[in-house]
Amino acid sequence: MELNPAVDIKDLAFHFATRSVFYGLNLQLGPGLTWLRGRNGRGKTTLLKLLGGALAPSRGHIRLDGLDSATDALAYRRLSFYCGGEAPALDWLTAREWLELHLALYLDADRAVLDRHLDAFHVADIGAQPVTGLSLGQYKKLQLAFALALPARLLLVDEPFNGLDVDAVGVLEEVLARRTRAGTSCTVLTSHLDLRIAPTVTLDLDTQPGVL
Ligand SMILES: Nc1ncnc2c1ncn2[C@@H]1O[C@H](COP(=O)(O)OP(=O)(O)OP(=O)(O)O)[C@@H](O)[C@H]1O
Repeated sequence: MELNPAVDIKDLAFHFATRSVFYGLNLQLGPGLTWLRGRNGRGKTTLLKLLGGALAPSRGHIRLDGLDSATDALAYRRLSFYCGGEAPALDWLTAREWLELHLALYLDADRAVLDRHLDAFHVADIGAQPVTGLSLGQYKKLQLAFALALPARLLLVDEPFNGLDVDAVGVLEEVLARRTRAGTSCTVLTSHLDLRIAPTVTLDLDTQPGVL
């Protein structure tokens, strides 16, 4: 039997060139849904990116199932996925090419589940459009459809409900609630609005020691 995913953050420091965000942060995250809260600029996105391996700690460690995000970077990143909703870096791709590129990088993504999510989000027909031509909500749906088709042990989703239409919010809530009930993966999401699905844990960066 697989171990439940556990994220262990030990003595984490992180500094941008002009701003220190964390110093001496210690946290453990278990399976289910963690709602990451905090005022603007507290470091929610930065923490998600650190947890996704997109940023490296200045000091300390982040471990997922015992794998270190810095020293076991490739293995760690195979188990985690950061879904940020930012404009895609690869702006010459069509939506279908964007998906194919990601499918080639994450070989264990479930194509049938991906197609189901694309249908449910009503974006199955946008494949020929350049990713730069997608609306904020369409790009977010594309990214979420892919992220939710991964067997990721740690899924990081930044403000997933921003920019989604009412139907899509319902679809996403249902999928997240199912993942939470299954309890086999760890989902961390940020949202400034109250959630309509019950989180397993609420983590407030405004009161968390180690957040500068
Ligand atoms: N590339 C960067 N260089 C310098 N400072 C940065 C950079 N990115 C973010 N910051 C700063 O780090 C701090 C944390 O930013 P972050 O985006 O993680 O906050 P947040 O809690 O997600 O905010 P919001 O709720 O507004 O999305 C902020 O003070 C921000 O200005």
